[in-house]
Amino acid sequence: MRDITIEAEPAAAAVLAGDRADVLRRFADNLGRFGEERGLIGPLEPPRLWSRHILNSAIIAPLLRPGRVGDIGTGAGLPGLVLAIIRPDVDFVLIEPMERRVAWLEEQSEELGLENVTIVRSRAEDVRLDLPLDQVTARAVSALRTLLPLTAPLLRNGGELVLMKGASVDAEIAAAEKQLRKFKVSGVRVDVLGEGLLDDVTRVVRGIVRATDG
Ligand SMILES: C[S@@+](CC[C@H](N)C(=O)[O-])C[C@H]1O[C@@H](n2cnc3c(N)ncnc32)[C@H](O)[C@@H]1O
Repeated sequence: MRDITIEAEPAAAAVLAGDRADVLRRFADNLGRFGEERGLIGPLEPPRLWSRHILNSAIIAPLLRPGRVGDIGTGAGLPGLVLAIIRPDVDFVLIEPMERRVAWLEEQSEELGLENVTIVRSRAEDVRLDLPLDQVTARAVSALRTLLPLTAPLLRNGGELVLMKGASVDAEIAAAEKQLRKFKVSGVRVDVLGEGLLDDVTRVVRGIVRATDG
């Protein structure tokens, strides 16, 4: 078996994960060791696993409130499993269509003893949830204008979008003007998180979704 070099844990991990740092470390180690052979991450990712993926996901944890949070297209567990580890006070619904990714999420959730995670194998546009969500997260799933139809309908009236985006976030918002109106997203803003703590900041589009008659 080829040697895999996993990035050393940055000091910010303990700051962001607090008393859940041990569990987060176990997840990072599992993803670094098995992620490539399981087809979850590329070969370039283990040496930048913490800074580019784990902490980039963990930094949004303070934006979540106790309640039901859905993560769309969780893939290897980003950000959904990372957030579920750090925020045991929040219930997470991870929605992911690919069988092998779902198998990974189920295994990890079991191995790490997470009791606040439900995994649903589905595309977001086909999913039927018992209850609407209070907040929805997504990372690297699609451009905002195509992501809104996958995320906004899953929220309760007054629920919040918390969508992780790259440096082109302003252009994505401009291109999504029609969809933002259609799905009644108000108070759209971009939070830039991690300055002074992480090597790379994380940008998050936030907005509240109001039903027509709400
Ligand atoms: C590029 S990966 C990103 C995975 C993870 N969020 C991350 O940041 O590493 C995109 C993920 O979205 C999932 N996906 C694609 N279309 C989807 C849809 N319509 N509904 C839910 N998930 C979807 C894919 O199966 C894949 O796991």
